[in-house]
Amino acid sequence: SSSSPSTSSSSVPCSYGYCHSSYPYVHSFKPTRFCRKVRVFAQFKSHDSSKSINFCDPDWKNKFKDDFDQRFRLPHVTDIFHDIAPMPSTFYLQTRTPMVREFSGLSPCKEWHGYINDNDRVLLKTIYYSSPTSAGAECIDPGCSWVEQWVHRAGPREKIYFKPEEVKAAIVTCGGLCPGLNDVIRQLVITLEAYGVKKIVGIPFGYRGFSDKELTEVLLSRNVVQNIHLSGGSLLGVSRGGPGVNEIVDRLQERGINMLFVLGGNGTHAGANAIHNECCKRRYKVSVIGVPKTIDNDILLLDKTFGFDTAVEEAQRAINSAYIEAHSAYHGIGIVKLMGRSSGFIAMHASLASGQVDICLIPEVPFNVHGQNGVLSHIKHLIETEGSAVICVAEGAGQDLLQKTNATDASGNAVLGDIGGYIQQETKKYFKEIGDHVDIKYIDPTYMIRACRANASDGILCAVLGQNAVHGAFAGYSGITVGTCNTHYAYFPITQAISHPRLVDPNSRMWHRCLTSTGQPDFF
Ligand SMILES: Nc1ncnc2c1ncn2[C@@H]1O[C@H](COP(=O)(O)OP(=O)(O)O)[C@@H](O)[C@H]1O
Ligand SMILES: O=P(O)(O)OC[C@H]1O[C@](O)(COP(=O)(O)O)[C@@H](O)[C@@H]1O
Ligand SMILES: [Mg+2]
Repeated sequence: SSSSPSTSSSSVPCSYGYCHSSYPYVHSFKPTRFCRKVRVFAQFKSHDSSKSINFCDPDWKNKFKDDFDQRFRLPHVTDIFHDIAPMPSTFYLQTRTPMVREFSGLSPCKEWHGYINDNDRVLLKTIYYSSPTSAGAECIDPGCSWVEQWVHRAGPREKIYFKPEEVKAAIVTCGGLCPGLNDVIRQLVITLEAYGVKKIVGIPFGYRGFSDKELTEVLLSRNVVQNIHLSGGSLLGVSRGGPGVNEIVDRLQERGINMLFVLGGNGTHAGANAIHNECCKRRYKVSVIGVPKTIDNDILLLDKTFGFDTAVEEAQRAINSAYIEAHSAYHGIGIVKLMGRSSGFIAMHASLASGQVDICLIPEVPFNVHGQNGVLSHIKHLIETEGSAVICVAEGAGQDLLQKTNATDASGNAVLGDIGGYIQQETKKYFKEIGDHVDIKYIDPTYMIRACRANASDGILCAVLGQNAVHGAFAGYSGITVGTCNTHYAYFPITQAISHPRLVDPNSRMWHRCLTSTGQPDFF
């Protein structure tokens, strides 16, 4: 765009080369005299990871944008069924908007429906980084040029591709628990009914509910779901593992399910996308819509996933208990382990929110426990200077320090070693060896955090996501997921949201803020 700050750096790319640091999201640059092809950075990778952009091509931005638009195009039922004629939406807002609104050139009420135009877009990246060395800079090219990246705005459309009376909608919740699951189920049901859908069922215990003959569908209606958001967990139950894609699609066909709402994380979405692809292959008209669920907050592109806010709030309480225990004991040390398999978002945000953490350890930032610059010598320093220490560690942190088991859960996720327990044991040994008294309390609140009901902010997020999931299905999209992007609501192709788990960027302002708050040094 001519009004964007793009032009200032458009001539820079050819004067820079680049080098990758060992961390996949951090890209440092060093000047070279050579113009060269640069690999597309992790966040912008297309399906072909070897694809590269020639930044010396004067047209590279347009080519990048075309590629981006292609990757973020939403799969639609008309991709397979070319002849489906859309019909006017049965979701109607006008009667709920009694205020007469003065639009220039429009006669009020007659022409306003509150629908989203298919061409509405949301801007994915809103910061203009003037330099690749700016904290947290996410650059496409070595000069960190501004390139607009637009994603599709979520919401109700004027035309729909399913007749409500022909819809049988199913809802399934997979993976681990997460605050807000019931809130999303509730809004899905309420919105489906608002379109006029009569057949709504829940699949019990995740994907397993498609294969286990003893598990029968749960009939859902507004009456059934009215108060379910008042408690945590999932009305439908959750599970890991389960049947293969073919078996799931067989069941969809047998049961006549033509809208499937899948609540889950990276694994669940991989499954949802495989179901979508298999339905396309069989020419079975289904809309498969994901709603990202994970307290770990490890889904790409989204501001945050539902349940994360609640998890941080609850985690703070555990940190506060650890702080009180540590401060009330002579040479007290409090250790809190929080969830986060590969991403340290909960630990980072809870540490920052509590203001009571001296050391925050996350999977993305390697650390030593022993040695001069290790965690233990900093704990010793804290005991000597402050009289106590509080450590917050994400479950996936420091796995290189623990013995590998190679064990996996039913979904294929690696079973992690207990880093909190390890730090507790090593701290005990260390202070025994140097002859100092310490009083260590280890708190693992993980399942208490996950089982909570959603707080108000997550409740609102769940409501919007649930409603938008239904709007997306009626709009005819399939193989998509919903989320917030710069506080606006958007649809994404599942493939783009799950290409890899989202990680804390150690070069981000948020991690730097956390370090400023804890005052911890580097541990290596
Ligand atoms: N790559 C995959 N393809 C298809 N299904 C998957 C894949 N990974 C996981 N699943 C299925 O998705 C469900 C949830 O996965 P899991 O990793 O446990 O939780 P989450 O979705 O929260 O990451 C499980 O039933 C699992 O079998
Ligand atoms: O004990 P479970 O059910 O396997 O859950 C543990 C996992 O749940 C999580 O909190 C979230 O994982 P999912 O997003 O896959 O549900 C992980 O951080 C953690 O490793
Ligand atoms: Mg997972």
